[in-house]
Amino acid sequence: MTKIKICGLTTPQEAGWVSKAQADYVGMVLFFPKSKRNITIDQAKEIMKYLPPQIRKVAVVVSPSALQIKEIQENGFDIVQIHGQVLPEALETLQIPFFRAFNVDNMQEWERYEAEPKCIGYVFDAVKPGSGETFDWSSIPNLPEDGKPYLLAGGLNPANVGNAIEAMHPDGVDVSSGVERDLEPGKDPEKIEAFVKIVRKA
Ligand SMILES: O=C(O)c1ccccc1N[C@@H]1O[C@H](COP(=O)(O)O)[C@@H](O)[C@H]1O
Repeated sequence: MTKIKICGLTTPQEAGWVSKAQADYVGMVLFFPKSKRNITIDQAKEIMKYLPPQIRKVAVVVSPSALQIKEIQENGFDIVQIHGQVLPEALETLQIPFFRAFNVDNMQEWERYEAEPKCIGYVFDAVKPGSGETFDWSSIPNLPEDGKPYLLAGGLNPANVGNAIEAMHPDGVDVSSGVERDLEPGKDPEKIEAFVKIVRKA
C-alpha cells in the first residue's frame, strides 16, 4: 500500500484532521524561518499530543546542525527528513533514522546513502521544497527493487496524485501545499481527506 506523508503541520487542529484521515507520516518544519510552515519545538510537542503513535512524526529540516539533531531526538520525533546538506557531525549525532531528501539537482547522490544504515528512505522533491511545484519525474533515479523505499514529493494534490502513483509507483507520496487552503494559511481538512482517499484507492 502506498504510504502517505502530510507535511508542514502548524497547529493541533491540523493534527486532528491528519489523524482522522489516518496518514502514515506527518512532517513538521523546524529551524527554517524562511518557511511559512516553520514552527518551534514547543509548538511541535503540542501538535504531537493530537497524533497517535502509529503516525510517524517526521522533523523536516535543511542542513541541520548536530545541536538541532539532538534537540529533535530529545523531543519525540521518530524520523528526521534532511534537505540541503547532511553534515558529518549531524550524521554522527543521529540516533533516530532519517529520510534523505533530494531537490532535483542532487538526485544522483542517493547512492551515497544506500549503505548508510541510519538512512531508511529517500524523498524526491522539486527544486524548492514546500513550493507546491512539480518537477520532471524522469529525473528520479532508477532504484534497486529490493532497496530503500522512496517518497514522491513536490506539487502533489488530490487532482494529480492518482496519475503520479500510476506513472511512478512510489512507495509513498508526500504533500504539503496541495492540501492547504486557497485563500488563508493552513491545511484544508477536505483536501486532506480527498488526497488520502485517492491514494488509498490507487
Ligand atoms: O514546506 C516547507 O516549507 C519546507 C521547508 C523546508 C524543507 C522542506 C519543506 N517542505 C517539503 O516539501 C515537500 C513537498 O512540498 P509541496 O507539497 O510541494 O508543498 C515535502 O517533502 C515537504 O516536507
